[in-house]
Amino acid sequence: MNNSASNSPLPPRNQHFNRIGNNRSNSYSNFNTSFKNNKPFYNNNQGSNLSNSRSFGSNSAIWNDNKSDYQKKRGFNNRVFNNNNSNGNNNWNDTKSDSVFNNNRKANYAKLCPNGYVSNDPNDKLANIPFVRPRDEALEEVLFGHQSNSGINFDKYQDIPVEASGRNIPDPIDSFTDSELHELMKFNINLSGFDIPTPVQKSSVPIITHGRDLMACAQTGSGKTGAFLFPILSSCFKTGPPTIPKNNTNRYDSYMQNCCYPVALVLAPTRELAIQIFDEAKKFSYRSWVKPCVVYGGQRMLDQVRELQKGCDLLVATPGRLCDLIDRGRISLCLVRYLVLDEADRMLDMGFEGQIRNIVEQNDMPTEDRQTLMFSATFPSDIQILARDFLKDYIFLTIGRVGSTSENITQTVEYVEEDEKVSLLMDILAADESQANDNSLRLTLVFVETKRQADILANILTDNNFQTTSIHGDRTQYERERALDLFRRGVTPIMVATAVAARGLDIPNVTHVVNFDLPKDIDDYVHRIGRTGRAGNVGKATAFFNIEHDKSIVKDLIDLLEEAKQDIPKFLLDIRLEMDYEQRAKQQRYHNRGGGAFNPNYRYISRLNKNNTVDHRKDKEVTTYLSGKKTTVTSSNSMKAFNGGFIPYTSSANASNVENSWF
Ligand SMILES: Nc1ncnc2c1ncn2[C@@H]1O[C@H](COP(=O)(O)OP(=O)(O)OP(=O)(O)O)[C@@H](O)[C@H]1O
Repeated sequence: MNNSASNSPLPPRNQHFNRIGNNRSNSYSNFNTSFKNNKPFYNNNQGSNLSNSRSFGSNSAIWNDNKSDYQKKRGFNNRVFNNNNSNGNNNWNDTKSDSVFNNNRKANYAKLCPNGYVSNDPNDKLANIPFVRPRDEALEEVLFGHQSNSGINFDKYQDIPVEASGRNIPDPIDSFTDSELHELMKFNINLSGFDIPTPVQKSSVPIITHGRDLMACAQTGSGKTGAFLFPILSSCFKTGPPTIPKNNTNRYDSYMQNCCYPVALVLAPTRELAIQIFDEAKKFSYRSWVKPCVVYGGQRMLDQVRELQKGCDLLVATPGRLCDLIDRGRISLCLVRYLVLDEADRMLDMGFEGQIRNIVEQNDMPTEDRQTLMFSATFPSDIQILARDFLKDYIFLTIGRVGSTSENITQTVEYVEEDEKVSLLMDILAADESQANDNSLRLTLVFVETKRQADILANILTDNNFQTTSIHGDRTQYERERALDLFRRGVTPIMVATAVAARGLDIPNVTHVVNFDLPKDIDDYVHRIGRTGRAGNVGKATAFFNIEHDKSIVKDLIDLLEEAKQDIPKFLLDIRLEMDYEQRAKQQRYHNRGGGAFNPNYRYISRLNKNNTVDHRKDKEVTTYLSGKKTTVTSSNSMKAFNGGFIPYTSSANASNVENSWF
């Protein structure tokens, strides 16, 4: 259990001191006052290697020439490439030393192989398939050599109820091998070590393959990136490269063009998330004609333009930089067949909506021949309504309740006074350290509300011998990427972050997320703790609760803990009781004065279902899949499950986020 069982709603002031008995808590006591005096802390001297295989943007990949078990595992033993295909225009000898992603220009122009290639390797089933290129063992090592396997709780995902609403919903797939995915896509998925699709992948692959628009909501860490990349890339592999408009018909010379014409556009709210999606796209487009690119703010425009000029078929972008490049005539959206909004609720809230509308509506992006796909773990009702502006005849897919958290994450809430937070944090970090009895990497992510706090807290922790770095919107892009890299590699196993690291980041071995400051919005909490407990791995989340700052989140937090079958501390329940009592008293006073029965916490939005989602059933049909069993309900029956009218307004697009400046 998490906290005191005392009768008072609040625990005694000094309850958390000395319980773990660490002796490092010396320099924290003037944490609050140190805000004024401390300089920002940049932890720059702790090893460096930004140009590793997760290199950001266009840098060259590291080539690892060591022959490893990897080659044997992946079946390189008897591989023979025949250098002459039926066109006679491909010499694959050079692919070993070149890479699609290195700085060798020649290799960067997508080498198309319209008839596939001829191989003497009888085991290579992909030879002779149009636009498929030969294997490249060095590149495979870089792209697939270090992937982590899914965790032991991966099977748990299969028990989460799946609900899809819309017209003619395609049946989900059971396995990658039996799906309609292109053979090259299956090959790349296999190289990634993915054996079975996650529920969101099972449903979204056929939906997207059948050309439907999609709004999908699934828990953090449940494989949403693959859920859109697999079917999009697979369809691209099947259709082959598009015809470039105007005079730019020779895409072999695409580097001569001023403008590039992506077929798929993926928009993400943060630079780091864009880079991560780009890395995944590189993996899954291996051996294909599709060349992924990434553009985001904070990096030299010229470098990104040069990279785009080498050809770009799948573009991952943050909205601001994309708008800039469109305005400069460097990117045309006239060929975009797939538009993806990752973290869609964030992309459509007040911070980004204008830019998204500009990109989608004010430019040359097709409307009819475009599929629009939206993914997130959370989707407030008002944003669901807004999202409809961009979708046509779409399917609304939910895996579990919208905005729920994974049961793989053990959540704890600690009551702590503001001036005791640092002490408690250091106790927790010390306890984590002492409990780590093996050599496995264990990373801790600490969320604070402001950029300044992030610097100061990182500084204090470092002074107390905790290897710490920080990431936030005031750091340069180089510093942000460097911090992330140091954290990922465990050089600094603690990272203090603002909301900039809350969404989408997939960092293996994050075992603990601490909400040093709780966010105001429950959806932000869901995304933050979702940095741990990913892909079937277990994780821990600790929240520091303080009645002065966190009252607004109490009810939603209790609901969330209850639903995720977590212990609810008594002090939280007591605070809620007190708040309910106050609320009732207020309403009574209002009533006595002759006012109506309007409850300010309730907002009329639309007809919502039991999942607290908008009614998306255009054709009045809902299909549910529970443990693989399919049930379809017609409107008259399913309506009984819906509650119309007034609904609790639990979450909202949070326009007043302190950390707004990072986008
Ligand atoms: N079918 C699969 N089998 C095993 N692992 C998978 C599978 N699909 C995805 N993964 C892994 O699961 C992890 C989480 O995936 P991903 O980042 O796409 O989650 P997400 O749902 O987008 O999370 P978030 O909501 O935080 O953005 C990644 O490490 C990915 O490699």
